Amino acid sequence: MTPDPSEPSPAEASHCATSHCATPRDAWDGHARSVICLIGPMASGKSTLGRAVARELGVPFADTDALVVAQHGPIADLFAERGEAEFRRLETEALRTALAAASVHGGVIATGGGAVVVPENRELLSGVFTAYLTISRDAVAPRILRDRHRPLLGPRPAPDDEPPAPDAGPLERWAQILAEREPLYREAAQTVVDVGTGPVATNAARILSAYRRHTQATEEQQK
Ligand SMILES: Nc1ncnc2c1ncn2[C@@H]1O[C@H](COP(=O)(O)OP(=O)(O)OP(=O)(O)O)[C@@H](O)[C@H]1O
Ligand SMILES: O=C(O)C1=C[C@@H](O)[C@@H](O)[C@H](O)C1
Ligand SMILES: [Mg+2]
Repeated sequence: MTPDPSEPSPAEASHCATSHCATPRDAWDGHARSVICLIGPMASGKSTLGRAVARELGVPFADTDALVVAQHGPIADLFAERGEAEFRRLETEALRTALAAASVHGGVIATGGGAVVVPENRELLSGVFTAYLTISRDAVAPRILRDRHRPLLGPRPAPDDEPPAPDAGPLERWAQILAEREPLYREAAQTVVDVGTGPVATNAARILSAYRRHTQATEEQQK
């Protein structure tokens, strides 16, 4: 049967479904763009590995935390002065911007550790290949302990009417937050990649293999 030129081809339709094309027909030039989003707990390596994967694929890299910082200043200041809810709003804006750019040029996007707590972000992520990066508490410990800029891992102020609780410490808080978010990470991801051991290049290669397996499986389904 001759394909109807007014309809997107299977490859085009798939590209547009997975890349958030604002104007699918105009943006399509016959080449599928690689779009990969990385989610996972704080310090799992989303930013570091995202940059390495983007370099390997030859596509742009975007980091939603960095986008927010570039436009609005340090994350710790945003949390302290404008509150977490406002940070989440800015994070969603950054994710939308990054996805829109990636739908045209391809791209790898590192999200912030808490992106999955916002339903709108999960909806956005559902349109692209999303990898959940996992890491054990032992493996993440040195990273968390040497780098103290993450506001959610700082001491929690006790509510006014409660006596101060013993400080759980940043690593315990990291583990508690991960336990709360784990189902959301799993729900939002097409694949889970353990990045707790090995150098950056090895973990970047693991993410790329998972992406290529997924792409191949999708293409097989469309045949
Ligand atoms: N494979 C690796 N081996 C050793 N160190 C790593 C590896 N991947 C990342 N790191 C280091 O771990 C730290 C945290 O990594 P990174 O900032 O990429 O995490 P993240 O998931 O983006 O964190 P956040 O959620 O806070 O943005 C950095 O100091 C980075 O250099
Ligand atoms: O896990 C989180 O909620 C966060 C992770 C970081 O990437 C930043 O987005 C911010 O510190 C919040
Ligand atoms: Mg990061």
